Amino acid sequence: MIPRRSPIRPATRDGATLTCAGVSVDFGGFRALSDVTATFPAGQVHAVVGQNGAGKTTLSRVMAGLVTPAAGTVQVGDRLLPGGNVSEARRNGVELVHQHFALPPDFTVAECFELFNGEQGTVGAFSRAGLTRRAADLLAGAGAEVAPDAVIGRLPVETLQAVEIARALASCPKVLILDEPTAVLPPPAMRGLFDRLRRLAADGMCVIVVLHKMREVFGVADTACALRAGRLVLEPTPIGELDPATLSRAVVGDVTVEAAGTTPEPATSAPVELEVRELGARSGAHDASAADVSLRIRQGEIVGVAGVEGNGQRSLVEAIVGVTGVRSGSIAIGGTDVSAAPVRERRARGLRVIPFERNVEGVSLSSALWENHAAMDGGRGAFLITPQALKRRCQEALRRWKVSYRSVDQQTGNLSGGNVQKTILAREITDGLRVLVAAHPTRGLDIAAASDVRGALVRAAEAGAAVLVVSADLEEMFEVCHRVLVMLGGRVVATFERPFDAEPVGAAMVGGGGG
Ligand SMILES: Nc1ncnc2c1ncn2[C@@H]1O[C@H](COP(=O)(O)OP(=O)(O)OP(=O)(O)O)[C@@H](O)[C@H]1O
Repeated sequence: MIPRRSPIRPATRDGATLTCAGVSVDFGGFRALSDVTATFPAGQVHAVVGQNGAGKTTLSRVMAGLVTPAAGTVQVGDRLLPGGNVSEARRNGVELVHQHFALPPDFTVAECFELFNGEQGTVGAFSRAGLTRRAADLLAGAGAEVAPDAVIGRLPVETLQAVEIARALASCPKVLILDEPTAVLPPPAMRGLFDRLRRLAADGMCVIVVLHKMREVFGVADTACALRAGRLVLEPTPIGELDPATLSRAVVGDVTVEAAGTTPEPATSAPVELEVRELGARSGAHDASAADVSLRIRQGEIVGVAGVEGNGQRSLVEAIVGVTGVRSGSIAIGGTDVSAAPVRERRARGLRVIPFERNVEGVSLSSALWENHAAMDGGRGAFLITPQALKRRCQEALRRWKVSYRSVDQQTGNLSGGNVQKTILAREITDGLRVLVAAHPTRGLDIAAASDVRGALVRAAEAGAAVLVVSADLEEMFEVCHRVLVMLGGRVVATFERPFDAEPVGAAMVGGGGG
């Protein structure tokens, strides 16, 4: 951490209005965007909403010059951008903060800024002290509390996001596009982000932000527009003319989104399915070591772990899953000590996992959908395991989870972010499930899919599973959990029971006492 400096506002040039006219995008034979026409005026925050796979990321990438449209144009102010030319988009003031952070892990923050923003013709003229000073100013201006010489790969995810935003602001953009920036943020950091976006818009910038949650849209945006299956079904509309129900309908069509419903209390006599005793474990540089963590989850019970990212949640989850060694204490599944058991054995006992980083730990993006499914499913219980049988199983599971895909042979990396998450859920939430460890299970999912997942967690518990949910979304945890533990500095510092109150939970998350 660096000491707090007086924030230096980045010298934003005047913002500019961004206009898309008749934008269509094809991926092979698939039309991801169809004839999208929308105007995003300068000086406002514009929310872009839509279901998983609706085309939000694709539209963001077209606007930033990363995807060449098959038809249509993007205009910034009175300048027409050449399609698919990222340098020209940048030169004309368009910056994109990606859904998945793209900074090189071995670089320092200051080095990343220069890598992405080095001004033309000045190569060789930088001193390291100059770089550091410039980076410190940019970070302070973006409200990011991180040292310029911090190494990217060692930063927690929410700090990474602040660095990405500072990087994007370094070139004084006229248009800032953020693709799902809230997916990784705990509530206090999200409020900070929203304040920052509102200030940038007040300074004249055109801010376009992809969001899923209605309360976020109504918390930050001046206008909202909605995409459905690649078409703009609601043009950017002043937020005062909308309400959450109308906007949700635009997103999902006439489908009703059901609440997960209250999870029934498990019988007090229900056996303990997952028991962690005085656990000590260390996952890596991003996370505090789990220290002396004890928890018991009975069959039919859903327990949440709240906490600011990096406070030992990952160490706890990875120790239960078996990818991080247990240093002290023990872990038992269904009464059997598995502290030293390999991952495979834990899975055979009914342990299923929704990992923290879907693209790294959950799937191989370069593999076919059916291969990722089979890698963990392995044709459980099938009489004859053939590729055809595995593909069929994959097809059935993906259909059940309403994954939007074209063929089980397609590369997983070609799915939208939310659909990748759904493929993991389809593989993990299955019949043999006894203990489910779910890290951010609804991260990046649209409202309908997120509600399906919450419903699936409740149903898994009703069917007798023990469920551990790690989430930054307190409302979501309060909806489905029986108990919520708060982790801070690797320890469980507070436990809360129904009925939940966000204030003491939030206070415990930042070390302000607890229940
Ligand atoms: N490189 C690609 N090759 C093939 N298809 C792609 C590619 N990128 C995106 N698609 C497809 O285009 C559609 C739109 O994807 P996009 O990522 O824009 O959706 P999204 O609205 O951002 O979804 P999410 O909320 O899940 O992030 C999806 O069906 C996706 O599978």
